[in-house]
Amino acid sequence: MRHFDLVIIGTGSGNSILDERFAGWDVAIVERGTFGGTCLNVGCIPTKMFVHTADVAGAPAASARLGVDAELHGVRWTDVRDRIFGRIDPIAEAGRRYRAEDNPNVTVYSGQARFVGPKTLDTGTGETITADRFVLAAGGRPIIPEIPGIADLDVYTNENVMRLERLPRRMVILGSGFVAAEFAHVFSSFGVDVTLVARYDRLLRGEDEAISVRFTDLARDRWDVRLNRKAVRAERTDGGLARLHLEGPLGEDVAEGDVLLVAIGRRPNSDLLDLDATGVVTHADGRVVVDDAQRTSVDGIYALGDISSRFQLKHVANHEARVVQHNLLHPDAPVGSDHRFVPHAVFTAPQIASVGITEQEARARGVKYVTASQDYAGIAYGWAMEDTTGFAKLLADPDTGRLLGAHIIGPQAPTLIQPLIQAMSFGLDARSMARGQYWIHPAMPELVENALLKLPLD
Ligand SMILES: Cc1cc2nc3c(=O)[nH]c(=O)nc-3n(C[C@H](O)[C@H](O)[C@H](O)COP(=O)(O)OP(=O)(O)OC[C@H]3O[C@@H](n4cnc5c(N)ncnc54)[C@H](O)[C@@H]3O)c2cc1C
Ligand SMILES: NC(=O)c1ccc[n+]([C@@H]2O[C@H](COP(=O)([O-])OP(=O)(O)OC[C@H]3O[C@@H](n4cnc5c(N)ncnc54)[C@H](O)[C@@H]3O)[C@@H](O)[C@H]2O)c1
Repeated sequence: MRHFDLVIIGTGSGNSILDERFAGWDVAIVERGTFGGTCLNVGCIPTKMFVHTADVAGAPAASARLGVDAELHGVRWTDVRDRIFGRIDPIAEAGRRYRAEDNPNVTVYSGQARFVGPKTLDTGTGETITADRFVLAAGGRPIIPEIPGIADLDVYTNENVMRLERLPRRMVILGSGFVAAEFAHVFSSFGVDVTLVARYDRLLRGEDEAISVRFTDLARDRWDVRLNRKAVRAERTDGGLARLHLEGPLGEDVAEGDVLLVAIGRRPNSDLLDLDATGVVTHADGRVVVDDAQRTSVDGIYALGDISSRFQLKHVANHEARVVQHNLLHPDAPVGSDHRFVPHAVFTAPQIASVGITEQEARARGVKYVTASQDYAGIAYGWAMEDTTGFAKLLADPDTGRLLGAHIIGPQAPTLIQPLIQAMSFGLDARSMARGQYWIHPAMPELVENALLKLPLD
């Protein structure tokens, strides 16, 4: 049995650990799918390439209110799709080739790994290996609901919906989180009629309530949004459509489309790894238990990213990979992950970005706070865009003036929020942030400046 210094399972953020400092280590990488993982192949990167294209496709419809009469003549789906994957697929393949052919100290196994004993791994290729250290970076996968009849349908997820042969006329999206909001924007901008099925009374319920309510209102103008619905049965109609039977407070109804996209969350891939065989402990939801240094319950076995994190975000997986990298190289001087101010953005329309606690969390936790909001409509650049729906909302500690949370819905929200993330990360108080620097006039960050100035702080 071949023995390695280090085995990395999964080539998303796990693949970024190896650099020249590991040149003297004998390393194995095991990957069951496409090199590069979720973000590169079926997540962040292609979705945002589609989102930008959707924003462009949606621009003519939005320009009339500015007095510009533009027209969308069509979206060439196969050209869009092939442009996007024509860029991504070679990156994934180059990444694989680099590790397999250009790194003499690295052995790549293309198989689904699982533990068969303490620090003993069946690579899924017919070869079983052992190692002193392991990194579990096997990510997660979409959850498919157990709805009677769903097995009779071609169910789409983020893993295949971006490679459709042609644009459907109608799409049903089950779910109301990040993936649902982003794909609803993409496909509806391309001319697809979207029906969105949500379990509760609001979309994006994890956001600050004011943002979630605003987004739900705007989504209802744009898509056929079915709130408070439970999907109880699925079937394929005689005409070949996917049909979901729904139940809600107002009775039963159905949602039909040429394509059913399921976007109800992701589960960690820990179950594929038979972790019991090596003694690694998981939480009830399947996430691998780690301490702040990303160490699992077994000495020498680390975990990072979606398989262990409560944040399923690429910037978090990358941060944790850097922590694991350091701790592999310096086990006697380990560092911890910093999860204090983890931001996220939803690249839908309008865009949404958030960091820190929401107002409902502040209330639930009994945190003392003051809050202020600023509409885009109240700043000069908002006038230029004729924006009537976007706003920034801040929460701050009345005693220290430090920001507790920031939530933005509107154009460029993921960019506008960055100085607020910086302020929170470095402990800058709201007053100093607002008054201690110039804000370019009349640029969009005036939204942030004005929201800061409105906070009722001494
Ligand atoms: C549609 C979508 C859009 C997203 N957009 C964003 C975004 O805009 N911004 C953001 O921050 N995050 C986004 N995310 C989340 C982000 O993609 C993930 O948080 C991130 O990719 C997790 O990285 P990871 O390294 O933990 O896992 P992954 O990148 O999933 O890598 C895990 C790898 O392990 C492999 N693997 C699994 N099991 C085994 C096994 N038993 N043996 C061998 N190999 C195995 C898998 O094939 C995979 O390649 C998005 C996710 C989705 C689904
Ligand atoms: N821009 C980004 O950073 C980005 C984009 C996409 C995905 N992601 C990451 O990927 C993760 C997964 O995304 P997601 O949208 O699949 O999950 P999610 O957790 O964001 O949302 C899942 C939604 O599905 C609903 N749901 C759960 N079970 C259901 C059921 N049986 N029937 C109907 N609805 C149900 C939930 O109420 C929730 O609204 C996200 O949490 C996020 O961390 C990030």
